[in-house]
This record gives sequence, structure tokens and C-alpha cells, in this order.
Amino acid sequence: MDEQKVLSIKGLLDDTPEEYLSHKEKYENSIRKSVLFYKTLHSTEDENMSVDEKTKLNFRNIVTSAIFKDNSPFMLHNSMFIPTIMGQGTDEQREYWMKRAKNMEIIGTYAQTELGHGTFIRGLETQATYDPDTEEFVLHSPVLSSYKWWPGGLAHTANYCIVMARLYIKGKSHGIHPFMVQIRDEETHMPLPGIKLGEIGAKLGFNTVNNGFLGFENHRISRDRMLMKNAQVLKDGTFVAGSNSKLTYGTMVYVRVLIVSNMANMLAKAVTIALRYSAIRRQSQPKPDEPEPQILDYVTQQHKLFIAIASSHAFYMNAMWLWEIYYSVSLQLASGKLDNLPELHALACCLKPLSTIDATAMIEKCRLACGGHGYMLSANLAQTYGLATAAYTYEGENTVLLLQAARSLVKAWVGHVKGRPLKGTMAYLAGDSTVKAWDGSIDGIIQSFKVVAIRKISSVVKILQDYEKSGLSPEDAWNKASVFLTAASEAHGRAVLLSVYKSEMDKRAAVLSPPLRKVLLQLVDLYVTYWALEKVGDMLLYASITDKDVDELQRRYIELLAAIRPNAVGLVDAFDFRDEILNSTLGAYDGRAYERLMEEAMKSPLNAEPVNQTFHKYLKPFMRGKL
Ligand SMILES: CCCCC/C=C\C/C=C\C/C=C\CC/C=C/C(=O)SCCNC(=O)CCNC(=O)[C@H](O)C(C)(C)COP(=O)(O)OP(=O)(O)OC[C@H]1O[C@@H](n2cnc3c(N)ncnc32)[C@H](O)[C@@H]1OP(=O)(O)O
Ligand SMILES: Cc1cc2nc3c(=O)[nH]c(=O)nc-3n(C[C@H](O)[C@H](O)[C@H](O)COP(=O)(O)OP(=O)(O)OC[C@H]3O[C@@H](n4cnc5c(N)ncnc54)[C@H](O)[C@@H]3O)c2cc1C
Repeated sequence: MDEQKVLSIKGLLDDTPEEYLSHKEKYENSIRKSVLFYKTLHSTEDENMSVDEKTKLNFRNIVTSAIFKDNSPFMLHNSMFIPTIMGQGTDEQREYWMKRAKNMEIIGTYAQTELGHGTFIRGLETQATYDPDTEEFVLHSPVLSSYKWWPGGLAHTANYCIVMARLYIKGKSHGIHPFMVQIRDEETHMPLPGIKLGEIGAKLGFNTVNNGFLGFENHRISRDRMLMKNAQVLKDGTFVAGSNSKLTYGTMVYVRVLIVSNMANMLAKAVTIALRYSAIRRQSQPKPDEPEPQILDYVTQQHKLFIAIASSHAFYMNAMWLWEIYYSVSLQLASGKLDNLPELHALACCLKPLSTIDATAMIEKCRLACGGHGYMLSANLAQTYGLATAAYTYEGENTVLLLQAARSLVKAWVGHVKGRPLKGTMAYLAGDSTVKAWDGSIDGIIQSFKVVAIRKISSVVKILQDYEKSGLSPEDAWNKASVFLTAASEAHGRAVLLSVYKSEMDKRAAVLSPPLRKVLLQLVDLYVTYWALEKVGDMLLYASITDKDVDELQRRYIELLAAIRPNAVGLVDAFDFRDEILNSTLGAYDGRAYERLMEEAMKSPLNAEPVNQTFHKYLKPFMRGKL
């Protein structure tokens, strides 16, 4: 589709800045946009289209999905409802439900979290009790805390949802399983009998995703509505367990992998905005007889922003690498081979937290780097922060996931000490953890991060063992040591992020032009050097770095900032975000930030009249002492 058509869609959609809409209007506007984008996004290629037309169609699809995906009430339909049908449905269930879901004949969401439980899935209280007489499940929310709470699109958008509920057969619990539940009438959209639905209210961000609550009052669904790929309930109520109860958690692993790439994208958007603004903003006069410099020429500004470019690259490379692992493990699971699932789970439990922690912090740093104008909603930095920071919590709260990863690391280390071989991304734990002398090369620093991880894991295992020797239960010992268990997971995650970024760039370097290779490898060097300085305490403790080495690292870091400066704007332009996607007064490609700030300001409803009605109603009587 040509430029004008995409713009016209955008223009039609954004006649009113969302900031000035009510909570309800924001949702209604978002549905309008989502429907239009979805229609555009899914207009299919036909066979007699020219290559050029197909390319334009695909381009438009990328543009529209990138705009619509982050804050749409349809978000869960694509990112969890459909993947759950794919991952948890039998062949027949997939056949039936995928067609309806892909064609948007139905809109779904993923309802797992409850008012009383999010992390502790085994504590979920929504009941699915099998009735063999009618071959139905009775869904029931026994207490308020069992109401589903949070699912995106659940409040007023979805008419179906995957409900994660505790299965009971003849009074016995068989754990948490996925159920396909119609929640609204397909014609009237009214909630079905025995179903209570509503919206959970205004949030820090995601205010058009339509997060809702759902309560059941003995609502019946037929037996074939339990997604039965991984476990089955036969007509007579016989329960057939799956090969691994955690296979029902598969969608969460999938989304955690998605989130790493999403963080690359979010961070790229924020640093594009902040860096472009830093190139047009001039401020102060360090040299009396010279004009005000671009704030991008302040090294402190480069320090705030260039790491965000490198981090976006690092997250993207790690996401693509992790995606390959996810894909191959999924194929193995399909053939009943489960032994690589724990490693995939542990990796996702490291990379999802670290990418969200870093992206959230760096997006906020991008906002702060833009001074007052960064604080404007029209800059779109606050909203980007709101979207990113949610990922710290959803899909597994970061602390909890780091502790999950620690579980795998502790098991791997204890096994290693007993002579069990280590494999995959944990194989390095068997390496030599004594560092004779500091090696300041990129590979040398990455090796030091691995040594830090080995030493942190081994020392926290020692703490655990000492606590247990002192008589503490394993659970109490675990809780007491948990701060340093998360630190050990973070150290492992850092080592993975750094080594994968480097190795993935090395693979690509061979096909890059020399100038491009030079710039991209400078970003790798910057990323590794930045983190060595950020973690200098660990380097001093475990990696034999000396004060002289630190001094050298600091000088190298400063030189890298200077080397990257000439290409900085080109590097964010290379993310290739259209203005419609950045949606930012500060980040537009033409650099007309001041004009755009003024244009947006004039859209404020308050500017429709020179004197607001409160003057005559309140101010004037107040100032005249007549109120
Ligand atoms: C085009 C549009 C789409 C674009 C989208 C782009 C990007 C994505 C952006 C957004 C995503 C979309 C939407 C986001 C909306 C958010 C949705 C949600 O938040 S859904 C709800 C998510 N909730 C969770 O993640 C809950 C977190 N809790 C857990 O995962 C588990 O309960 C926990 C804490 C890991 C384990 O709890 P616990 O009870 O302590 O232990 P268990 O005994 O149950 O389990 C421990 C053993 O099981 C293994 N395990 C645990 N989880 C998994 C897993 N997922 N896979 C494999 N194995 C698992 C674990 O390793 C332990 O094994 P061992 O006993 O050590 O052998
Ligand atoms: C924007 C957004 C969208 C969401 N969308 C969905 C959705 O579509 N579908 C859905 O099902 N859910 C969704 N969620 C819910 C999300 O999955 C949960 O919020 C998340 O799993 C955390 O659970 P919780 O909120 O109950 O917090 P809790 O689990 O109560 O955690 C609260 C605090 O307690 C700590 N804590 C909890 N357990 C432990 C432990 N074992 N050890 C140490 N510390 C612990 C946590 O670290 C955290 O700091 C969404 C959430 C948000 C914010």
C-alpha cells in the first residue's frame, strides 16, 4: 500500500489525541483502530498480485501491526489465545478453533491470573468440576479471590477465553488445566448465564487493552471444551495425566520469549525519540564564543543513550537465538522428548527479567535525557515506559522467574559437584573459575562475567548447604538465601546476554560491509565495557581486575562514545520506525520538535477558548472576596 493510504488510515484513526479522551472513549477509539488495522493487516495477498504489490502489502502489514499490537484489546487474542489453542489443543480442537480464531470470527483472551493469585499457579481457585452424568465441566468461582482478574480484552471485547482452572473429578483435584469457554453471546455480546464480567479500572499504562475480571456461578461447558493435548478426561471421568504437568504452562514460555524481542523493539523506539531530539536540541554555552551545542555532544548524554542502542541490538540477537531454541524444543515436545524443556524454561526465566529490567530503566533514562519535553505525553516516552514496565510483572513477575532460574542453576551446580555433566547454556559452569590476571578484551571480559556467575552460584549453594546443616528446612534455607539466589541468576543471565550478543554479531560480521561491521562491533564493545564498569565490584571480587585496569576501561568507554557519536543518528534511523509508529513530537524524522509540540498543545481542549468558564464561576468571585 502506498504512503498516502497508510497515512490516511493513520489520519482517520488519530483525529483526537488519546490524552484528551475519557477512559471509555479511549477504549472505544482503540476498538475502532484495532478493527480497521486488523482489516488492513489481514487483507490477503492474491495470486495475481505483482511482486511489488505483495511487497507493499507486506510492508503495510508490518506498519499496521507494529502500530496496533502494543495497546490493542486484541493483543491477547494474538499473543496468548491463539498460541494456547496451538500448544494445548488436540488436532481436532486446533482444526476447529484455529479457523474461527484466525478469521476473527471469535475474539479470545487468556484468563489465568486471579484476584488472589498470579504467581502461584498451583494456588488458583477457579474450579472445573467434571459431571460424568452430563459429560460437562461445571466452572465455578467459589470466593471473590478466585475471580479471574487482569486478562487483556476480557472486560468488553472477548467472547471466548482460555480459562486456567483447577480440575476436580469425584472430589479429587487433578491440577490446573486449560478450558475453552464462551463468555459472551456471539450475537448480542451479552455475558452468558452464570458469568460475571467487567473492567478492572484505570492503570499506569495499557489503558486500552481492556483488562477485565470474570466470575463463574456454576457455569456448564461440554467435555470437549477442555484443551486435551497434554491431559485428558474421558467420558466416564477417567483422568489421563500428561507426560509432564508443566506442559500446560507452555504458552507462558512462548510469551516470555516474545517479550525479549518486544523489549528490543520498545527500547529502540525510545532511544530513537530521545536521540533524534538530542540531535536537534541545543542548550547551554560551554565555550563563550561558540553557539549552543547539540545536547547530543555532551558525553553525559551519550552515556545515557548509546547503551540503549547497544542493548536493543543485544536483546534482539538474544531473542532470535532464544526463539531458535524455543522452536526446536517445541518440535521435541511434539514428539514426546521433554529433556530440554527445563533449560528453555530456565533461559526464559533469565532473559525475560533481564531484558525487561534493563529496557524499563533505559526507557526511563531516555525520557529523563529529554528534559521537560520528555515529560510531555506527546513525546510518547512515558507511554512507552508504561508498556515496558508492565512486562516486569506480567508473564511471570521478574523476582519469581529469577528464583525459578536459580532453581535450575542450583540443581546444575550440585549435580556438577557430584560429577554429573553440565550441558547447553550451563556447560560453562564446569569451567575454571580462577582468574589469574584481568583480560580486558571483549572475549576476556565475557569470560570474566562467566567466572562471576560460577562464583556467585557456588557461593549461594554453600550458603544454602550451611543453612540446611544448621537445621533449617530446605524451604527456609531457600527463602533466607533468596536475595543472593536472584543475584546468581542475574549473573548467569548477564553472561548469556553478553556471550550470545557477541557470538551472534560475530556470525553476522562476515557478511557486513567493513564500515557497517566496524560500527556494529563498536556497539558490542560498548555494551561489554559498559557492563564491566557497571559490575566493577564483581570484577574486583572475582575477576582480578585492578584499579589500573578500571582506569583503562573507563578511557576505552569514553573513546567508544566518541567513536559512535558520528553514527549515532544513523544507528537510530536504521531502526526504521515510521513517524506514525513513534507517534512522538520529539522523535519525528523531520526534527520539527518545537512546531510539533506547539501543534499538539493547540489540540488541548482548554485551548478552544481564551477564558475558561471557571473564571466567572469561581475565580472572579473568589478574587473579589465574594465566594
Ligand atoms: C502480534 C501481537 C502480539 C505481539 C506480542 C509481542 C510481545 C509480547 C508482549 C506482550 C505479551 C502479551 C500479553 C501479556 C499479557 C500478560 C499475560 C499474563 O501475564 S498470563 C499469566 C502469566 N503468569 C505467570 O507467568 C505465572 C508465573 N508463575 C509460574 O510460572 C509458576 O507458577 C512458577 C512460579 C514458575 C512455579 O511455581 P511453583 O508452584 O513454586 O513451582 P511448581 O512446583 O509449580 O513448579 C516448579 C517446577 O516446575 C518447573 N516449571 C515451572 N514453570 C515451568 C514452565 N513454564 N515450563 C517448564 N517447567 C516449568 C520448574 O522448573 C520446576 O521444576 P523442578 O521441580 O525444579 O524440576
Ligand atoms: C499489564 C498487565 C497485563 C496482564 N495481563 C494478563 C493476562 O492477560 N492474563 C493473565 O492471566 N494475567 C495477566 N496479568 C497478570 C500477571 O500475570 C500477574 O500480575 C503476575 O503473574 C504477577 O502475579 P500477581 O500480580 O498476583 O503478583 P504476586 O504473585 O502476588 O507477586 C507480588 C509480589 O510478591 C512477590 N512474590 C510472589 N511470590 C513469590 C515467591 N515465591 N518468592 C518471592 N517473591 C514472591 C513477587 O515477586 C512480587 O514482588 C497481567 C498483569 C499486568 C500488570
